This record gives sequence, structure tokens and C-alpha cells, in this order.
Amino acid sequence: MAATVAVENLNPKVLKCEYAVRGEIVIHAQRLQQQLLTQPGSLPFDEILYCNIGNPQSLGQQPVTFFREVLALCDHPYLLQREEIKSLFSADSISRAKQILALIPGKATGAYSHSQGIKGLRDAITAGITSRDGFPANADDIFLTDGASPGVHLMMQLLIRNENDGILVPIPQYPLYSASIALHGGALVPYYLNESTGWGLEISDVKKQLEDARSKGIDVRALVVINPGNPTGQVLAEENQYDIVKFCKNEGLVLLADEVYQENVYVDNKKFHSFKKIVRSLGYGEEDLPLVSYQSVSKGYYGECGKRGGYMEITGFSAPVREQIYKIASVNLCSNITGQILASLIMNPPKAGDESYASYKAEKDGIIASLTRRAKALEDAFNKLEGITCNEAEGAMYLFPQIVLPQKAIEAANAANKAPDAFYALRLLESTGIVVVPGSGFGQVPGTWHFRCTILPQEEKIPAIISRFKVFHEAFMAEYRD
Ligand SMILES: Cc1ncc(COP(=O)(O)O)c(CN[C@@H]2CONC2=O)c1O
Repeated sequence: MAATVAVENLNPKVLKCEYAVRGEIVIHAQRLQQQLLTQPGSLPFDEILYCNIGNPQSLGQQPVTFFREVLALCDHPYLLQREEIKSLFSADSISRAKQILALIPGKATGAYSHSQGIKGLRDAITAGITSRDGFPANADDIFLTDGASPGVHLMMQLLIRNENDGILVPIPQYPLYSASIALHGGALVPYYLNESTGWGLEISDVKKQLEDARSKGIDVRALVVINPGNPTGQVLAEENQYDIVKFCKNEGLVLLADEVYQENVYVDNKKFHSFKKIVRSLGYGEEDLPLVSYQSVSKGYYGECGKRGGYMEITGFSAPVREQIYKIASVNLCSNITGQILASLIMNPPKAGDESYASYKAEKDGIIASLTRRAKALEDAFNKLEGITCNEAEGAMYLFPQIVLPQKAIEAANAANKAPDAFYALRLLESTGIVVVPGSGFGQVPGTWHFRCTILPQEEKIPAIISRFKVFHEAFMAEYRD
């Protein structure tokens, strides 16, 4: 009997789900990459430059030595018995590996752990949170996850009962949120970030969207904030964060604080403040506001996307609700142990006086300084191009320039049945090999067009990217000038 599975009879929530970061432009880029291999010289460029995804190590960024030394020793504890490791590993990575293994039952890094993750590693993470915020954290509030993504899905699964349950999401947003809300059958309630004020969040706008959704019978459950922002790169002003917390408390909303870029701040006039710190600074306790804070090993200066580590810190939920969260986490048994160890390391890196501190700090500062330079170089280059305006990347890993396209280009896009920014991104790819993500994949004010470009290609490649981009853009605008 022929297979009865067809697109027509799949879960409609899956069909509704979109994830542009690895969408049509990237799929086309992969086809062109294959063509470069099989037919060298057949395209007007000799390599594909993936500026679509925040994946630093795929573009040459080196992992932090201390973290990798500890992971290697934890993964093969036999090494710790060999004298020769003292000539290969730093004394503090050896001692840290021994400390971590002692926290793992039976030192078995191949065993399932507690559903929330290894208790000793959660203790280390809470020590790091306490040191970062100046307010205590509790290991029982930590759920270690395979990157932040599963933690986001878990909360959407917990909160969304049906299509009348809404989640307030910033527009532009990282499409994990729109995809997860669609997969769980909820309603995305948009609130627009203000591009003219550097992607600021106006509480009055959020309130208007909330009231509008409620007037349509939507039960708005939570508010998502991404700080620093993806794709927009803004770092929220501390005052704005106080307003957001008070708003969520007054409106009875769960605050979902996506803070995976907390170590990616490039400007001196902004500083990362966790929403946990803001909530506690307002004197709010466990009874006042349900808050979920997300962290990941994928970003920062570590960029360990493939290790799939991260956590969500849940506070302000009742014991019966926490039991439900624990139950859902238990269905997946546990997150991977390497990711758990790495999550504890990024929250407790070498300190002054440790043998590895100087080399660790040099690596960390070097990466952040380079990201800062790359962000500025690309931002300045985009702002010199006709019809393009680009806000400063205060943080995160992206630039999100707005492009004003000639009417003829918009008509050509419509004729090709593509969004204008997708049409532009496809032409950019076919002319230069540069892969960006159209703004329509993140959401934008209707009638405006953007694209997202990462700041991640290695520094020596940035001038070539800029010059290739400039040549393409000038030719494109000339071709379609009204
Ligand atoms: C804001 C935000 N939250 C969560 C995640 C999920 O990360 P992990 O599951 O790896 O922890 C990402 C990944 N950033 C995507 C991936 O690369 N480019 C992006 O825009 C992100 O940008």
C-alpha cells in the first residue's frame, strides 16, 4: 500500500511554521555552493559567504581554550590519571575538570542526569548569576537545556492552550518565537520596535497591542523581550527595562527574557542588565512576577552553537506550575552533559589569579573587540549605500539595515512572486555569493524592507564583503532606478 503521508495530510501547525534564518535564500545558497564544487568558475564568485546565521565558529572564530580543555578532560577522565597531561593542559583546567567530575554521579558523563541538569552544575550557574546580578539565585530554578531553543518551546507548550492564547512578541523578532507559537497553535501578538529611536520599545505601543488583542478575545499570556536584540542589535536602556517589568506585573503577563546575547555589548553607553536583576531591584519576590530568563552557550564570545548548551531560570511560578514544567522537562530525560558542563563554565569562567585567566581574558577581549570593529565597519558601509539606513549594532551579532527600493524593483519582485527584500537578497546572493536573510523573515513595519546581515565573517574578509556588496548594490539600483 502506497505511503499515506503527504504535505496535504500533515499537521497544519507544521505547515504554518516558518524559519527564515535557514529559509529559501540559504537553501539556494547551498545549491550554488554545490555548483561551485562541481563546476568551478561557473559563478561570478568563488565562495559563498554565509552572513545569515549567528554561527561564529562556522566562520572561523576559535573556541575559548580553557572551556575546551575542561570539556576534553571531562569527556575522557582517564586522561586525568596521566602525568603527561600537565604538559598539555593548564593546572586550573585540570582542577576544574576534577571539580566538575566530582559533581557528576559516578563521574559518568555518559549517563542521563537529573531532568533539570546536574545539581552541582546548577549550583555553579546560580553562583554565576548571583555574582552577575548581586541578587541570589536558586539551583532549583535552573533548567539546563540543549541551547535556549528547547526552553522557549517548553514555555510555549506550557502557556498556549489554543488559538485564543496570545504571546506578545517584538517585531522584528527572532523567528524561533513566531515558529514556536505557530507550532503550538497560539496567537502571535506583535509589538513594533521603533526603528527611528534605535529599535526602542515603547510601553504605550505594547499596551495598545495588548488591549487590541484582548478586545478580540485573545488571552495574552506572556511578553517576549530579546535583549540585546536579534535581529535589531539594540541594548535596552535600564529605565525601559523597569517599565517593561512593571507593565508585565500590572497586566499579569509572564515575562520571557531572552538574554542569549548578554555578553555581546559593543558600545560604552549601554550595559547589559538581566531582567532578574531588574525584577529584584524593584523589590519583587517570588509572588510578584513569573519570569523566565534564557541563556545559551551559542553566543557571547564563546559561540559554541554546536555544543547545544544553555538554561532557563524560572522564577515567580507556583509550586504546582513548577511541577508541570519539571514534568515536561522529564519527558526529554535531560539535556546533553557536554552542554551542561559548558553552560556552567560560561557562567563561571577563570577568575583573576587563576593560571588560565590571562590567556582566557585575552581570547575573550580579542573576540569582543573584533566583533565591535566588524559591526562598525559594516554599519558604516551600509550607511554609505544609496537608499540604505542602518542603526548601530549596540549588541548581539547582527545588522538590520532598512532599504528603500525603487518602485521598479518592487514591481519586479511582485512579478517574481517574492517579497521585495527577498528579491533583493536573492539577487545579492546570485551576484556576490553573500547570504543575508530578508527582513520579511523577522517581521517589519508594513511597507518597509530590511535585510539581516551578521557581523561574523572573519575580519580580513570584511573589506571584500563591503566592496562586493557596494558593486552589487550600485548596479542593482541603477538597473531599477525609477
Ligand atoms: C535571540 C535568540 N534566542 C535564542 C536562540 C537559540 O539559540 P540556541 O538554541 O543555540 O541557544 C537564538 C539563536 N540565534 C539564531 C541562530 O543563528 N542566528 C540566529 O538568529 C537567538 O538569536
